[in-house]
Amino acid sequence: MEKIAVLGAGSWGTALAMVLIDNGHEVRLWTHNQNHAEQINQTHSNEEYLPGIHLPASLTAYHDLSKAVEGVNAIVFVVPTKAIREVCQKLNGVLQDKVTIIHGTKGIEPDTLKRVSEMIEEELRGDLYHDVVVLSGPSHAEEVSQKHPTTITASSNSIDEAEKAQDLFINENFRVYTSPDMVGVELGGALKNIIALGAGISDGLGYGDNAKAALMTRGLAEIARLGASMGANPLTFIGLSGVGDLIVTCTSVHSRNWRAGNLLGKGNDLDEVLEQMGMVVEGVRTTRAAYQFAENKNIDMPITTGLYRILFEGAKPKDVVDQLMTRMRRHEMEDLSTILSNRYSS
Ligand SMILES: NC(=O)C1=CN([C@@H]2O[C@H](COP(=O)(O)OP(=O)(O)OC[C@H]3O[C@@H](n4cnc5c(N)ncnc54)[C@H](OP(=O)(O)O)[C@@H]3O)[C@@H](O)[C@H]2O)C=CC1
Ligand SMILES: O=C(CO)COP(=O)(O)O
Repeated sequence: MEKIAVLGAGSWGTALAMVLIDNGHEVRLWTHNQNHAEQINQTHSNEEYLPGIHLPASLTAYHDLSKAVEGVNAIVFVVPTKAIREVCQKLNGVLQDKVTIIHGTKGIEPDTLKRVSEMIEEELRGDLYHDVVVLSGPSHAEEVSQKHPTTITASSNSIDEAEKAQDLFINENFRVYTSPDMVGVELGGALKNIIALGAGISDGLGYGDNAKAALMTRGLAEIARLGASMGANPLTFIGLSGVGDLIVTCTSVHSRNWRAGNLLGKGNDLDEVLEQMGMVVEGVRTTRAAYQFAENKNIDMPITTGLYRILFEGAKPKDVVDQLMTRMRRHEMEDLSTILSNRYSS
């Protein structure tokens, strides 16, 4: 049995904490909101973020970060991307011993264009942790908390750390694979949220399955193009953390990104949508980051650019779809064959 602190008591943090409890670990679930910690401990539920799910009595929520991390062997970050740096800074003041660091957060930081593991490495004191591990794949909290079969990938620059995370989480309902391609696994999880916003918009506009399949497939081409330019192995994008997560996020009503896109497609503006959602919609900030990266590096990202124009420049979703459909004609596999030949000829 290991002692583990899960930082972030939203839907994903709570579901991951439940998996760890099922595996016999002692788990402390930390939230920055004192009332929320009290509510979880009193009711053994997290009605705000995971309604209708009964939490194990042994799952204890903490508001005091120093108590939550005292004596732990591992820390799992599951706060939104925008909170990663702040939580690392708080940890620097309270963490005593070296721990395994795992994160389940899916995003890229605008302006710096950093992945979550890079943000952690920049902020957390180097003597406090081993190589960071990312856990990413098709895994809605709502289904994981009901023990529905789920598969996911643990990736790290250190295979030992990835396997440590695999050991902590794997069970008969939650199958964990490992991958050495940390860049690809993190980018797949972050960038699919952009495409899921687009899929929601398409459904909200009343378009059908053809349009959604097109968005997912051409979206995957964009993800692979951007990912390869950031150093990912393009083959990672046909794995669980790539196409797997793209499918689950673009086709499920559980997805916060799909739901936010759906409201946008129905004519709501971004502020109204985010207000209504009440949960983190990572794709919004990641669209800004990916758009900035594509602009800087001159990478062709038509879907991401269209999303950026809808989210931040007030473009009408229907006009953006029309523009995407009337772009200059081209060869379908143009970029994929270039990516692969660049990779394997060098
Ligand atoms: N939900 C899912 O199924 C999955 C989510 N993810 C990823 O996990 C991450 C978290 O998502 P999810 O759990 O859905 O998000 P939620 O919106 O459900 O919860 C976010 C949690 O983070 C807390 N939080 C917000 N800001 C801060 C802060 N500055 N310091 C500390 N805590 C903070 C919130 O607290 P409060 O509201 O009290 O401020 C809340 O408890 C995201 O990156 C998401 O992409 C990955 C896989 C699956
Ligand atoms: O990443 C997820 C499932 O794998 C959850 O996606 P959403 O944040 O869109 O709900």
